[in-house]
Amino acid sequence: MQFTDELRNLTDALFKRIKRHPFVQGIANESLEPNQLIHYVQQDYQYLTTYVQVYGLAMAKCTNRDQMRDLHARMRIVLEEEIHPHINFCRVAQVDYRDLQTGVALAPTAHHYAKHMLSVAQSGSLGEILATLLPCHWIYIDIADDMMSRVQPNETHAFYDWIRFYSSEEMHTGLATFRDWIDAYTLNSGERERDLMREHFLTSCQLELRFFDMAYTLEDWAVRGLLV
Ligand SMILES: Cc1ncc(C[n+]2csc(CCO)c2C)c(N)n1
Repeated sequence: MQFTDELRNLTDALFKRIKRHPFVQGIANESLEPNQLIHYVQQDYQYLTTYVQVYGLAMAKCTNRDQMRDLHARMRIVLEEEIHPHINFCRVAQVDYRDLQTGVALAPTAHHYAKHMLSVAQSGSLGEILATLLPCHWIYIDIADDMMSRVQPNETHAFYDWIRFYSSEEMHTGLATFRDWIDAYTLNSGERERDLMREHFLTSCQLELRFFDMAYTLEDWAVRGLLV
């Protein structure tokens, strides 16, 4: 069994919980409220900014140019293409995407997730960073594939673009090559590093579930408006 198969088995209960989460179900059955979509996009825009910064910190730990080229292509996808699912949410919520990109404080869960990724990126190995970033790819593809087969949406579905984007060929290839990289990497890492990789992967999976909860419940700090 490859290392990433082991990670997937370890977190199977979380993957199942995420697919049943009301925010995810709300995408499938088109029942999300505008406020929930807006909160998600406001937080996810900042999350993706951190994600690109973490790729940058991983870049500094690459040992050859092929790895750098791979990360460079991944950064481009987040910066230039991952706006499409956000635009889909904004269209349904009837808001301008630009209005959601500034002036919003990170909600507690998005704050936690960003600090988790940055902390691993700053003090962990390349393998630890890759393991921290992997759930983000894997979970969205898993969700979107599940919706594609269960809902079989067409263009009239409110979240057709979102579902199609995350279940696309490009996303699948991106996940497969990311897994291959991690599997090859762990052939040369020790048990201590692999333990840390498991731990970071698990934490990111937990935070993926909480991120949907944050959007669904409009999670915010107890006293609002102090942080921006
Ligand atoms: C909280 C959160 N988790 C995962 C994704 C999805 N995602 C972000 S980067 C990436 C890799 C491909 O660009 C994928 C699939 C998201 N948007 N927000």
